[in-house]
Parts: sequence; structure tokens; C-alpha cells
Amino acid sequence: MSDSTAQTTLWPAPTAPRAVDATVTVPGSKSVTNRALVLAAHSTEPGWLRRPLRSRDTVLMADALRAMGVQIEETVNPAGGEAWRIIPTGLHGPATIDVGNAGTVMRFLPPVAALADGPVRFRGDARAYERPLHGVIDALRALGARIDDEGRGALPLTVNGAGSLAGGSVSVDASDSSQFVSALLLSAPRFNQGLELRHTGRTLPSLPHIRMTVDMLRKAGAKVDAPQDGGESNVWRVAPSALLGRDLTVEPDLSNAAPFLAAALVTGGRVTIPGWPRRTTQPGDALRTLFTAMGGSYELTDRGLTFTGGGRVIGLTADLHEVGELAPVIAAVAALADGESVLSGIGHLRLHETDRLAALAKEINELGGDVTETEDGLRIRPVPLHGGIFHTYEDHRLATAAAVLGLAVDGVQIENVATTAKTLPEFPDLWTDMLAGAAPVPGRG
Ligand SMILES: O=C(O)C1=C[C@@H](OP(=O)(O)O)[C@@H](O)[C@H](O)C1
Ligand SMILES: C=C(OP(=O)(O)O)C(=O)O
Repeated sequence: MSDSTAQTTLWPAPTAPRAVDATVTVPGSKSVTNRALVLAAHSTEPGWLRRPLRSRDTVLMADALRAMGVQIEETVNPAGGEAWRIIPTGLHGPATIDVGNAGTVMRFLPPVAALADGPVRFRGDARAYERPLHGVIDALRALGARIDDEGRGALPLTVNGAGSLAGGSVSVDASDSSQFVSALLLSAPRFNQGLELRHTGRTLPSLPHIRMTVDMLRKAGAKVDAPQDGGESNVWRVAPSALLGRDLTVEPDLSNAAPFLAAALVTGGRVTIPGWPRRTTQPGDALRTLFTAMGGSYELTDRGLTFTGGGRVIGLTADLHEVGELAPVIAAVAALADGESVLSGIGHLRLHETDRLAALAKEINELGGDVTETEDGLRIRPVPLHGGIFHTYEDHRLATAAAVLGLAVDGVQIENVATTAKTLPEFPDLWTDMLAGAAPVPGRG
């Protein structure tokens, strides 16, 4: 969490003048958009991606695929939002890919590069060089790829693609990140022998994200056996096959809905998120039950999800292993609750955009809070907070968590709120519009 304090722009987080009552249109899912781009690049025919998320992580993904020869044309969707036409071509190097600090880009693309013809070099933000990539690098090597990583198991690296990859059986320890598994599965239909992946680690975080990978692979025509179907636990099998071009409309990013639903909870107000899917693999769907346990209630109708705060915020004891992405905002809500919270199962958050456990504890405590790090999570005792600077360590979810605290605490100043551009560039406007009770942003029909 060390290298981010150079940014000094401060955003005064608005306090909530009253209970919020707003409809907030949340842009598309990062995880769905970036998986869809990879699958479309592997397809045998062009595809459409409607209402994709346009943010730093997804633009990095699109630009990286373009660098390997994929055509991505950006058009306006007559039904609202954007529509990207993806025209797959023979993947090739030489190319240089900037992964920024996007886990999806740095993990999902080395397997794609292994299928490209020519060298593909990967670089990224300073933090990206600290995030683990060993699960992807070691597995690709075992499956036949040539990779120069100076023995680091991390960036920078060059994948010397040969135009095809043998594939076969491999064991992976993905306890650091579920993205190791998703990365290999997403490209596996294109491996000559497909893939049999056995997870050997002690724990496997973010299972909903792996289910999302399997679901999207199947919808693109891949044949996948997965533990979620009651098969052998910890083993995924993907048969070699062609993939279909899809016409896919991206769901709203439910993890990015977290701060807005949190606003309903902590102000005792009401927020509606249009387009909330009835069925989804997104981990953010768990917010319905998690925030209900913290004192709110919800209604899921054709209009979307309406979440209503109950006037008091209850502390939460929960294992967030499957939904770690939600932890920063939940921690902020917990700091405003009327009882202690213990969030566990999220040791892997130390490997995210920043060490999120250390950063949350430090920054909430700087505002007068009482947060301690445990071995695999956080213990949060609510105490009266005061204003101050909340450092964000170039972590979008630290910034949105700080905004939640700012609703109830005067004088919270968020350093570099623009870091929300990683997945939600519109965040400051959506937030102030919500507090003004403004209408939904245009673009989503
Ligand atoms: O596959 C994905 O789209 C993601 C998987 C998760 O990663 P980890 O398993 O590393 O937590 C999640 O936190 C990340 O934001 C997105
Ligand atoms: C962990 C996250 O991102 P990444 O895809 O960079 O891992 C996140 O968005 O919370």
C-alpha cells in the first residue's frame, strides 16, 4: 500500500443532508466485459458487446487485444449505451501490453498471448509488478508455453507465443487469486488438447467469479465440466472446440452498486438500481443478503433492486471469501454500525490493488476508528469518527468506501477520487447526483 501517496488531489466527500432517495444507473460489469472481450477474441466469427463497461480496466483489455490483432469497433447502441463489434483475427505479436493494475488483464491475457504468433511483452503500474502471477505462468509453461519472467512469477514478462499451445493437464495453486483459474479456462477451448485443471491450493477465493467464467464459456459454445455441477471437486475440464460469436448485453456491475446501496443503509434511505438481474453469477448479488443482515431490506422487481435502510446499521460477522471485492465498502458500513463486525476469509485482499486490509485499517483509524487486522480479515469496532484525509492507494474500492464514511462523517477528504476510473469513471457524478436525488444518467434504456 506504499506507492500511492504521491497523488494529493483531495475530494471533499459530501455528507448526506437527509435520507437518500434515488435511482442510480450503474454501468456495466468489469468482470463480464473483460471475459466477453477475451472470449470474443477467441471466436471463429464476429460478436457484439452491448453496454460494455468503459473504464480503465476494460479499455486496457480492449487495447491489449487490439495490439495482438483483434479488431474492436466502438459504435453507439440504438437501445442506449455503447455497442462494441469484436472481429477476431489470427492473434499475433510482436506486441507490448500495458496491464495497468488490472488483475483481469494481467492474468487473462498471458494465455491468449501464448496462442499468438510472436512475442508479447507485458508491463503495468508499479503495483502490478507486486501482484502474483505465478499460477498462470507456471501452468502455461507446463502446458507448453515459452515465457521469460526472470524467475519472478510476476511482471514484467514476455510470452513467446508460437501460434498454438499443446494444453493438457495441469495443477494450479490459486489460493492467491481465483483469476489464475479463470485465466486458464477462458483460453482453454483453443488449446490443442483442451485443459484439465486441478486446483491444489488450501483455499480458493471468489468462486462466483469462476462460475461466471464457466457460464460465459458455455454460452460461447465451450464444453466445460466444473465442480459446480457436482463433479470432482477442484477439477475443471474444457474440451478443445471453436467458440461462437455472441451478441451479449452486459449486466450492471453489482459490486460497483455497493456504495450506493450502502448509502441507503447508512442514511436510512432508499436506492434503486435498474437492471439488477434476477439470476447472475456476479458476487455483488450477495449484497442483498449481506446488507439485509446489516439492517436493511430489499425488493427485486422488474424495475430493478430497491434497497431500503432500516434506520439502524447492525454489525456483521461474515466470511467474505467468495465476495472479497465487496469487503472495502462493507468495512466502511461496519465502521458506522451500532455493534462490532468481524470480516473473515479475505486474507487474499492483501494482494489486490493495494494491501486492502492494511489500508482500510490505517485509513479508518486515522479518522478516529478502531479497526484491527486479523490473520484473514478485519475486526471493526464502531466509534465516533472525525474528518481527515482518506488515502486511497490507487484503489477504486478504497475511494468508494471512503465516500460511504463521508456520508455520516463531516470533513472526510478523499485523496485521488479519480482512481475510481479503474472500474467506474462516473463515480463522483453518480454520487453527487444520488445525494441530490437526481434522475438516472442517460445511456441505459
Ligand atoms: O475474475 C474476476 O473478474 C475477478 C476475480 C476476483 O479476483 P480475486 O480472486 O483475485 O479476488 C475479484 O476480486 C476481482 O475484482 C475480479
Ligand atoms: C480486486 C479487484 O480488481 P482486479 O481485477 O484488478 O483484481 C477489484 O476490482 O476489486
